[in-house]
Amino acid sequence: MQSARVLIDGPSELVFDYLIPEGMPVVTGCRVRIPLRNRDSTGTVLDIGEPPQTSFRLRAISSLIDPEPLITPHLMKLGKWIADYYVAPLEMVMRSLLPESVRQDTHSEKTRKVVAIKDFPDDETLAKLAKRAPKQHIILTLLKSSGGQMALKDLGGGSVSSSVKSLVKNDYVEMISEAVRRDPDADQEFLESKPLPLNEEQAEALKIITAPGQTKPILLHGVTGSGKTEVYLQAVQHALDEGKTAIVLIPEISLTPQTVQRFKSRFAAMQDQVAVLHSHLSQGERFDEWHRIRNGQARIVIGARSAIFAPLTNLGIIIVDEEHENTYKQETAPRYHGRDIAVLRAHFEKCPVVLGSATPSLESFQNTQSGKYELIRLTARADAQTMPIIRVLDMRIEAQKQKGRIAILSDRLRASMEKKLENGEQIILFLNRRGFARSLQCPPCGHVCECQHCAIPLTYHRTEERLICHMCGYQSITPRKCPSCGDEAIRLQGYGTQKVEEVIQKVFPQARMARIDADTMRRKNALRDTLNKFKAHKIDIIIGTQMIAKGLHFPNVTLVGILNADLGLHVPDFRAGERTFQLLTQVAGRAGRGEMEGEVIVQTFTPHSPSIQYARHHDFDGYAEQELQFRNQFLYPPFAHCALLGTRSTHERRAEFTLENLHKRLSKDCPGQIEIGEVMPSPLAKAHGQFRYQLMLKSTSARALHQHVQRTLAATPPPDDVTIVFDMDCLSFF
Ligand SMILES: Nc1ncnc2c1ncn2[C@@H]1O[C@H](COP(=O)(O)OP(=O)(O)OP(=O)(O)O)[C@@H](O)[C@H]1O
Ligand SMILES: [Zn+2]
Ligand SMILES: [Zn+2]
Repeated sequence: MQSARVLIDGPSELVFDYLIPEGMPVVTGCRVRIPLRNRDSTGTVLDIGEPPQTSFRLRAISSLIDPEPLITPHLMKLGKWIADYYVAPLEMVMRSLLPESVRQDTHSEKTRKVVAIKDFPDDETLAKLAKRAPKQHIILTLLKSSGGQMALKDLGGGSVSSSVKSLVKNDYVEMISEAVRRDPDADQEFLESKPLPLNEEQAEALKIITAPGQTKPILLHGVTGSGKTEVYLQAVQHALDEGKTAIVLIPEISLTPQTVQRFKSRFAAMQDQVAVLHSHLSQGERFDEWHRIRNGQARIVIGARSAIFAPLTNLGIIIVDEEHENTYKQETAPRYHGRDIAVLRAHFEKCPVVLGSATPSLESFQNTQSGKYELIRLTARADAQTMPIIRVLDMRIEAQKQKGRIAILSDRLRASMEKKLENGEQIILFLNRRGFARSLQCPPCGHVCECQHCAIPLTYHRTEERLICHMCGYQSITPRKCPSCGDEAIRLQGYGTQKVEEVIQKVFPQARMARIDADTMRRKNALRDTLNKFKAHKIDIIIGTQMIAKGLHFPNVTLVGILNADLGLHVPDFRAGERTFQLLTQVAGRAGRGEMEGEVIVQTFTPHSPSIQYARHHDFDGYAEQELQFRNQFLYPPFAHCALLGTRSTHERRAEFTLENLHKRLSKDCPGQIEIGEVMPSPLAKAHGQFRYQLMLKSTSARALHQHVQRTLAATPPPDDVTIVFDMDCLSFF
């Protein structure tokens, strides 16, 4: 007899062995009911093998919950890998693999009542019915003319129920329960779109992607508007033609009705085979979509990050659109990166994976340089439009002109806005505000206080009145004068979107404007409603954070202003330059998508920083080359792995002590490749009533890093009132 290792549902992470009753088809990934102490419980089978040698008698699995395993063997393997790599409890990973609505027994198929002809009466009886019970007669005729059955609801629901009952009693008809799909897009119609004839570059890309035996990951670097999506569509079609299945990952924010529609329209003829997974599905819809995938009805899955766990079998291709997007990284445990998991899953399933972007992440780009990935390029816009002009404005000069006041609008931007408004064109203004970290910059000369060891801006800590480096812990006093030019105007950066709105309102009192940021967009659908108004040109100017940078297509927008590029540039994050380059390039790709030429104005105190200059010249390669050099020199990703270890507690001292204790233990017997930073308060020192401390870890070996942390954490359980956070390959530093 064999036994199964079962991970019990629930927060306590229990794993027990159970005997598998003779004849019960239990395999890895099955959901089972098991006895646990004196009650019944449920769990997931992790492994199957010989019963372990123990002194006590194993109990047996009571029954199978689902007839076949809900988690495919490949997904099971993926789950175990994630638990190891991201140092996350397996139970937690299982929750990501199997959505709540699918795991819980309580959800089930939605059904409807259907009336079907059973024994149709002869003409004589029919004639009698017509006189005696005309309603029954009508129902029978209706049923006959519509192929023998109709939904009770369509026959009139409650108003006909007594007539239907009589018909059932006489065996003329029967009542059937039929499963109906809760289709999130049921109210939409999709007109089939035909594949476009590909241009030369697109055709070459498709050829490489669909080459027989292509299992090397592919980075598709295509400038904005180069027709990447058309390549995806045809690559998916190719997989389907081979009888296989496909996953398309799209960042949650870009997963708009328009993008989904593009896919649904192309595959309109087989619409039932497209499943869409995103966070706005109801539990019931998610349950249905998931089961349609699992039982093979749906062969194309489009979704955000977690759709990478879609239980498809026979995968033919995985596509990750906008692969550089940070939102692919999950912000709560297990903190996996959807793109990296996509590459791994493709490897397990031996299928091609395409990572597409106009601004590839340096991680993916470096993989093409080292030969791990294939690089394909689309260098021109498919719609033959020109790239918009990017103008860079030196705000040091503005600051002098405006004598110490914070310069929000340069003369150039103001003049340009005036002209666009006169022409009835639309404007987007960005205030790229990230996080809470504040750096020190001198307005007259643009100088930013940086850590000499890490080359990232130092962060101002108000409580200590000090500047601290968030990578290594280096500290310095806050200077009164600019270390570079001696001016006393050096100060903390910062003004918010609200301030900008006030200023713009004063300058352009007639313009209709809306502000888009976390504060104004709390209400459900607020973002969608505002964007719709903008589309209908009921708004002239949108002022927003990077929330609006992605996936926008507004033909009437001819001017995009980046108010203070430095806000995104001088944050204590070695990826700040990369993000600024991405933002500028993506934003530039949004302007001038219609008939009119677009203009982008970038205001900055450091006009010569490489990310701004290379973006201005639409030069990704130049940018990547110098940025990779910097990363290599300071041993940052992609040349090493970074991880953040943090503690959170309502007691500040406990959070600090716990992390200091961990620091001590991590430093003991530490493998040589690992560098351990100092314990420090997080830039976001307190959130949700909890104090936060953190330290950074860096290593050239991912395995050495996560194993060392795993061992140390296992040997050092935290006090009850302290929570540990571990973020492997972290993208955010607080
Ligand atoms: N081969 C083609 N012939 C004609 N038009 C094309 C072709 N391929 C794509 N297009 C059109 O070019 C436009 C841009 O294409 P698409 O949106 O696929 O580009 P993209 O690279 O995905 O853009 P982005 O990076 O902005 O998301 C679309 O209107 C699309 O219909
Ligand atoms: Zn440092
Ligand atoms: Zn200065």
